[in-house]
Amino acid sequence: MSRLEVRDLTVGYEGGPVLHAVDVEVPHGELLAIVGPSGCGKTTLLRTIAGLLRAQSGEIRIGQRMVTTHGIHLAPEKRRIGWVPQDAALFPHLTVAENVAFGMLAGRGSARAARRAAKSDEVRRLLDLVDLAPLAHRAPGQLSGGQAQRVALARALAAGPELVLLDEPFGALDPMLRADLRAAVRELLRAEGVTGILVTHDQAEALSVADRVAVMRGGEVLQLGTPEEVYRTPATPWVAGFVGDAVFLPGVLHGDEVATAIGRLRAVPVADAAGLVPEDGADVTVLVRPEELRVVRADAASVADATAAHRADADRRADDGALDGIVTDVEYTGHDAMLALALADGVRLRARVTASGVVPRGTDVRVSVDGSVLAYRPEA
Ligand SMILES: Nc1ncnc2c1ncn2[C@@H]1O[C@H](COP(=O)(O)OP(=O)(O)OP(=O)(O)O)[C@@H](O)[C@H]1O
Repeated sequence: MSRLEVRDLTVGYEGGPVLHAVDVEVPHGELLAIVGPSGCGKTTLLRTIAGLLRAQSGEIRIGQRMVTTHGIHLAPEKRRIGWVPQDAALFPHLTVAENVAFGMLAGRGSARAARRAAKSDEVRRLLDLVDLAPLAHRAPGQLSGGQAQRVALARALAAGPELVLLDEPFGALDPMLRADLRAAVRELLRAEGVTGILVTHDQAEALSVADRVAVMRGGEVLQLGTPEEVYRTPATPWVAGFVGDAVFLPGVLHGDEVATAIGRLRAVPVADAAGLVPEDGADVTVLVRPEELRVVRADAASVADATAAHRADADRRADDGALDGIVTDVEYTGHDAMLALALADGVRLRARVTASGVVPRGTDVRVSVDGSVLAYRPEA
């Protein structure tokens, strides 16, 4: 079993600590995606797990083996870790098959040994796995970016690693190829039963491909959870805004409701990192996802008013805080669209609607919030 456990890890360069008491766990066979702004320490964490950097304190355990702890620093080649870098970094003087074979030799090989091993069944199996058997004798210079990344992945898997670290492996690829390759990577890691960590700058990619997502900022892990947890119940407003589109409104908490510029909304208070929950009467920051806003044409609402049943429905919406507004812009993306809205009292919002719910710019609408919202203590 190759579960990864990182405990209380602090790592720095000459300028001082870059990772501060980081905790990360990846269960056996799962893929963890790490996201965070540039410079937050993602690569530093990966390099420390790989043994390329020494930790100042903390522990790293891979499966049953403690590879980093006080006084112990297992050499990178002994950690049974595969590495897939952003630019594939294949050896230009070796063929595709020889590059994969080199990975099998776990860093102890020569070009000559790689040439011999390139003929083995295991190399053939790995090339089949990444769909590149017909290109076995090509030179790296004759491959597309996506093919080179597949070779890098096969090379990383060749040594039978317990853990594969992928550092922005799709960064240089076009969106279609990117989607194909990330699905292939996910499938391959599952098939091989290998635990993985993927660093990516693409939040949507992280949410779609990973079993769990870690959101980092300033050398700390702010939240680690399933994609749904991170998106639906973000630990802080910052996490909410980082992993997806978000509307933030100031409000005041009153019991299980919050008073905001768009009316009183049902609210769930969220504890901050110190465990403090906003108290009754406290100022809060309310999170609304754009898809939680319900937008109805104002003329549809008045047609609805014509029947008693619909009038009751309209009254209920008014109780939920439905407000008058106007659509000021429409960003159409095919399967859905983002509407920019200006409410009568000057508040501006963005609402995501399905393709069938798109209304043209200039349309008068009624806006309400579906369900309850999260209420956070305002961030400093
Ligand atoms: N070799 C180094 N010496 C000194 N400081 C470094 C070194 N490498 C990285 N840093 C600093 O450590 C911090 C974290 O860098 P790191 O590369 O881990 O961030 P990252 O999250 O991977 O960034 P990016 O998304 O831009 O790749 C940054 O402030 C960076 O300037």
